[in-house]
Amino acid sequence: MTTDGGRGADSPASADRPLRIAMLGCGVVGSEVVRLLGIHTDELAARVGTPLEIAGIAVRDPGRVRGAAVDRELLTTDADALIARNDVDIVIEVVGGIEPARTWLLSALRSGKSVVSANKALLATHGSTLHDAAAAAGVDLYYEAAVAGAIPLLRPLRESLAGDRIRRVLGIVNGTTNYILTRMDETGASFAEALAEAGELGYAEADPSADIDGFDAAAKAAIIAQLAFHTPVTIDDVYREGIGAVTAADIASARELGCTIKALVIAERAGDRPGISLRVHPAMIPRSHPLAGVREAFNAVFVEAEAAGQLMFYGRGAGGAPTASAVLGDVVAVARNRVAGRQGPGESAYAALPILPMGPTVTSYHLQLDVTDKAGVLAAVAGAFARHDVSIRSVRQDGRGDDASLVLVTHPAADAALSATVEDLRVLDGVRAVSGVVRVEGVES
Ligand SMILES: NC(=O)c1ccc[n+]([C@@H]2O[C@H](COP(=O)([O-])OP(=O)(O)OC[C@H]3O[C@@H](n4cnc5c(N)ncnc54)[C@H](O)[C@@H]3O)[C@@H](O)[C@H]2O)c1
Ligand SMILES: N[C@@H](CCO)C(=O)O
Ligand code: NA
Repeated sequence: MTTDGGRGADSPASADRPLRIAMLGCGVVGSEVVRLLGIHTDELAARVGTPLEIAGIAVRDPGRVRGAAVDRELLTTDADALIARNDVDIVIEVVGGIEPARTWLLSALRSGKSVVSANKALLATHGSTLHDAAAAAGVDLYYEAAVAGAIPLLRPLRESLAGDRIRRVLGIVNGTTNYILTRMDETGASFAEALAEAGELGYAEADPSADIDGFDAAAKAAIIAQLAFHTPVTIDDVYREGIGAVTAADIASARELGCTIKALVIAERAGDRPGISLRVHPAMIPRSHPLAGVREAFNAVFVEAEAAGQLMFYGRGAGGAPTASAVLGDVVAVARNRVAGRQGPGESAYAALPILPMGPTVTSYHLQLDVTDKAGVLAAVAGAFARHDVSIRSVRQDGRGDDASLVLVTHPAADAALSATVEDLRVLDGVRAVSGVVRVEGVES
């Protein structure tokens, strides 16, 4: 095999020398990648057909204490020089963020290296540019670890389901927010306590607002939708709400209704016209729903395809070792491709379906009203719903002296009609406060 840095998949590697890996970043995920590469060296060599060796690891601070598996001799602060080395075949990126990761990966791909990344923010923002660079150089760009951690999801979407037509993807794809909601529900932990625990366990992003405010889930939704619907999608196409507004009272109200609150991603074809809707937001789901039992940093994704029917993918969505498993699966795949002189499937975006706005998307709402307990208030509240053609599924009233609390759940309606109803209720005479506005999913209409 040549060590020419410009070699792509049309110049097959032979199995007569090791494939050499440059790793960028060595934090929670990177240090586990190094550990597992060390433990499984012989087996991985047998699976690929040639040994895998680490050529170098680019880090920001070489003095930082890392796991015993990380050979300090391999550390460098010069990522550009490491990527440019002629004896590097594969670049693993576990740094995160847009820059300098984007520039590094473009230069790796352009110089004929195959790339494995765990970086959903980057793939959901510049995925097409990176795919174009990979296609032009005849090399692979794989990123299974970027979505739902250890769970094989992207390869099934990209390969196993390539002969089917996917209608809907629904799931939990952020471990940190699922951990927080689980702890708030099960142990009564505060939001701040649960977030601190998720950080200590290595689940949270470097800036946890990426998790809390839904950016991480929106990036994953974009990557899923691009693969599921063969359509170019970026993070900006995804309607996004985080879990920052979910209160202990909302969780208690959900429990009284036999529900729990989960942060969901929903990507689906529009029922009546070409187009897809993409959203991430907290939602109440019945405790009997299979997603309700997905606890802590586990993720689960339902895929509904025309011929296959419903499929469920479940497993650890975050954490060093689970994520490293997905990274190494991709490393083996791209290494096998290099040995065989071939290239895996690239981007498929031929369908170019329009992305639909949130307004016409059909959802249901749960909401709680503090009202004055006097004649006519309930009728006025019902009138606000009727004005927007929103039908009420259930209402529960509890008296509180001169006041009453109404807990309402609507039937499905256009999201714009539901939010306009809430705005009307906020200024309605006799309504003191509107709270607990949470969408409801997974209930038969
Ligand atoms: N932790 C998880 O559970 C998990 C799961 C799936 C995907 N990911 C993704 O994996 C990537 C890494 O996550 P992590 O949890 O290991 O993060 P981390 O913060 O633990 O590690 C990131 C590493 O990159 C290094 N780094 C940052 N900027 C650098 C620079 N300019 N030059 C050299 N090194 C630099 C940091 O020093 C650190 O060692 C992110 O894209 C993240 O979204 C993480
Ligand atoms: N911060 C992410 C890591 C896994 O992508 C999460 O909590 O899901
Ligand atoms: Na995955």
